[in-house]
Amino acid sequence: MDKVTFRKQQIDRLVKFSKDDQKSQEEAQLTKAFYQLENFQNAETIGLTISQDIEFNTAPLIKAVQNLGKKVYVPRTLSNYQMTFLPYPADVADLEKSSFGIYEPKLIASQRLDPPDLVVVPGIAFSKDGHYRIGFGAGYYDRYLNRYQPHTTAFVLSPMLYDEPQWPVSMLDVPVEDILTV
Ligand SMILES: Nc1nc2c(c(=O)[nH]1)N(C=O)[C@@H](CNc1ccc(C(=O)N[C@@H](CCC(=O)O)C(=O)O)cc1)CN2
Ligand SMILES: Nc1ncnc2c1ncn2[C@@H]1O[C@H](COP(=O)(O)OP(=O)(O)OP(=O)(O)O)[C@@H](O)[C@H]1O
Repeated sequence: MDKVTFRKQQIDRLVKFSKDDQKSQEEAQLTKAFYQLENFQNAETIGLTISQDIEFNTAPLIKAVQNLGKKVYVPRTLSNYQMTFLPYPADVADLEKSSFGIYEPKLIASQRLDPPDLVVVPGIAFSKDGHYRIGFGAGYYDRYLNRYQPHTTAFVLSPMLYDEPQWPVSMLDVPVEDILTV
């Protein structure tokens, strides 16, 4: 199946799952597994996303990771499909909504950190074989991971997991180091 068709089908699946009680159960379970990762325990700075409804809900995790004494960084998109990480602000009023509808921190050059020690990579589907991912389709993470090569992990909810990629994989796709699955 081509990427565009697969992406549409997968987003429909995630919209349905976002209304299922099972979603928050899976999130709690994957969060526990995340804390066990060596790459998490060794990381002082962690790159997380500010999630949308159909994604793994990162809101509780952002607070929990901060309470463990680690610094949370979130992405801000730049021109030419580039991306940078900035500290998650103390006051959510300091976040701005991007044209794609995702909240982003303000760009303060002196606060950029590329890359954080561990980057949690978002996505809408992942493969068990090869740890491939497909996202919303702009290639921000593929470009970032090719350039900076941080440790990576992903929270893979049950409707996101496939044994093998059901979409075409390209040479530019960067596999995720550890995938967390239920
Ligand atoms: N919560 C969250 N934050 C994230 C991501 C994510 O997947 N989840 N990203 C993960 O990358 C980055 C933002 N991703 C984006 C992906 C697509 C488009 C976008 O404008 N898409 C166009 C078509 C793409 C194109 O221009 O070719 C569209 O859908 O109209 C914008 C941002 C950074 N922040
Ligand atoms: N490292 C790269 N350098 C240049 N172009 C790239 C790179 N990685 C991806 N691209 C291009 O970006 C576009 C979108 O990539 P892709 O379909 O892999 O996005 P995605 O992984 O689904 O989305 P995202 O990474 O934003 O979540 C493609 O045209 C792809 O060729």
